[in-house]
Amino acid sequence: MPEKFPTIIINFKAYKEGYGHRAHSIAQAALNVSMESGVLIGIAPGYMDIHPMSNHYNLPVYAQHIDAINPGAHTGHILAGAVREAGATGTLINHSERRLTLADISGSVKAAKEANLQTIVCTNDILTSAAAASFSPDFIAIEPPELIGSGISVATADPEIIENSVTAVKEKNSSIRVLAGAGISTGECVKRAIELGADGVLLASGVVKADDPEKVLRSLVSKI
Ligand SMILES: O=C(CO)COP(=O)(O)O
Repeated sequence: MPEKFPTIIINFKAYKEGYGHRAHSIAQAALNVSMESGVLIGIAPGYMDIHPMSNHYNLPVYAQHIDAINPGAHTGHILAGAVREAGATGTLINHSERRLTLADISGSVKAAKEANLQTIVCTNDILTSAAAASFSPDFIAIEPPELIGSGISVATADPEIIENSVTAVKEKNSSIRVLAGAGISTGECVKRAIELGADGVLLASGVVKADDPEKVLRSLVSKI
């Protein structure tokens, strides 16, 4: 695939529709739509699916979290190098549903970079977006928590948070890509987010819980 960084990333979260056979059909749908549209689509499945997904589908695969640890005596932790070895391209860090301290965000970004993983630091407001830019991740994903899973699009309900996050981030480091997320489910939402300055979108329920994920994915890429 020509591009390195996806425009659309689907977070499978821990939805019952997001693992096993169903995860495979979402990944296949993402691959179909990505190939026909030329829009690079990434997926963030559960840990157990990172290896099979990266083996079977020519898509960038992201972990939903990693821990800020080095290899050694840690039990029940997620090691960046192991995630990379399993085939992941990158990782989310500090998702609203997996919040970290500032020190842990810093440590996780460092661990991910050392393991050659792309970094997507999630933020909940403009100030946090500006602060996260100091870590120079590949992406910052702005997602207002109150709109996550609501079905109400951030691009229409809170356009300022996208615009102002983009400004705050790019002022610090213009090479960081900004994703917008929360309630995104149509091509119109994606178009609006991009018009507001975002480089792409991060979404979950709109695709993962859809009766027909491929139809939703086709809509998402339709206005790019
Ligand atoms: O948290 C999100 C993606 O990481 C957004 O979730 P929804 O797309 O379900 O609102």
